[in-house]
Amino acid sequence: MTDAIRAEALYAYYGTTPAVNGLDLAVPAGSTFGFLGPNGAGKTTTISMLTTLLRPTAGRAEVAGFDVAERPAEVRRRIGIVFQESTLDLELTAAENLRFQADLCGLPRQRARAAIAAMLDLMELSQRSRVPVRQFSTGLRRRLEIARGLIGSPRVLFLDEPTTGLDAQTRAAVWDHLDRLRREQGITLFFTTHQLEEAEHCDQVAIVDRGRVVTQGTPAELKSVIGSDLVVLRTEDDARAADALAERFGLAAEPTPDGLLLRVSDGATLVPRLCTGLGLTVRAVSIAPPSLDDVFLHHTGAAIRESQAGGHTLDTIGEGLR
Ligand SMILES: Nc1ncnc2c1ncn2[C@@H]1O[C@H](COP(=O)(O)OP(=O)(O)OP(=O)(O)O)[C@@H](O)[C@H]1O
Repeated sequence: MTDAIRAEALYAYYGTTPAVNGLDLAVPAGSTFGFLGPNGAGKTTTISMLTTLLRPTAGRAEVAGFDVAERPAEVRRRIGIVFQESTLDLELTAAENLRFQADLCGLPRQRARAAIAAMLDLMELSQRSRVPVRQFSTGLRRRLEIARGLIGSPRVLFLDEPTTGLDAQTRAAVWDHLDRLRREQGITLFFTTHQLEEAEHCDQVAIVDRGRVVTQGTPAELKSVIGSDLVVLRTEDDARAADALAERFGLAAEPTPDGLLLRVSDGATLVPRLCTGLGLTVRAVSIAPPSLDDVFLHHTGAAIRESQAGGHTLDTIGEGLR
């Protein structure tokens, strides 16, 4: 499979500070790719370079087969961008917003008309094409933003936190549309997110920290590297149970409000042994495979939930492309 995006030893400095610090990346064509990282990790700066809004200080990157620094116009012709903040004109109708974008992309009138109709249809907005965007709900606006990012028939769509600020139901609807888009058009979706549930649905995930990719793989691969199940055990006496676990099983237990937390390689095998060999009544037990949150914590030392607010966005860097 060819790569839609490749970056090798990519650097970006703001003054003397590296925001992107030797980043390597390979994004398979046609995949849904999640780019995760704590605040300030360099996600937006990386996307800015990949979308030709910012020139790399060093290293190289290719998008849709073209070098971002040497052939920026070719790259721009093949990408779409959905910014984090809404950039729609609220006074215009849905169709007018798309027509404005089609003009920016330089589409001839007839092709523009066909592209607008197709995108409104794909995002299920055809019925609302003549409605001013001011009357749209947040979820509808997001769908229109995505439709607009698609007007130039991009091969790669960049989405900077596409579902931030949406409720769970709307978020699911936006993802339904994105999945459909990927299925029907074979487009590569590259998005940043703080929502680990969304990253779970990705074909591949890269975790970036301090300007470098610290790990990349399918969600299952990343979790298998952590290699542990989380077992939570509630007994008649958790303090005594913790001692027994250390003495009899050589396991270090961490007290939590829910019981004793154990990280073990194979919870399903261990739990029956614990129930018979602990010498204490087990009141409750649960086994959970590692989550992407655990993976994130393992690689960055921070829980993703701690790193949600603030930060630069593509919007602040991306004035030039609108
Ligand atoms: N325009 C700028 N001028 C100076 N420093 C910047 C600028 N944009 C980003 N930085 C710095 O570069 C580093 C990487 O920032 P970037 O916005 O790329 O991270 P991020 O991973 O997108 O973070 P967030 O999740 O908060 O959006 C941070 O230390 C940030 O403060």
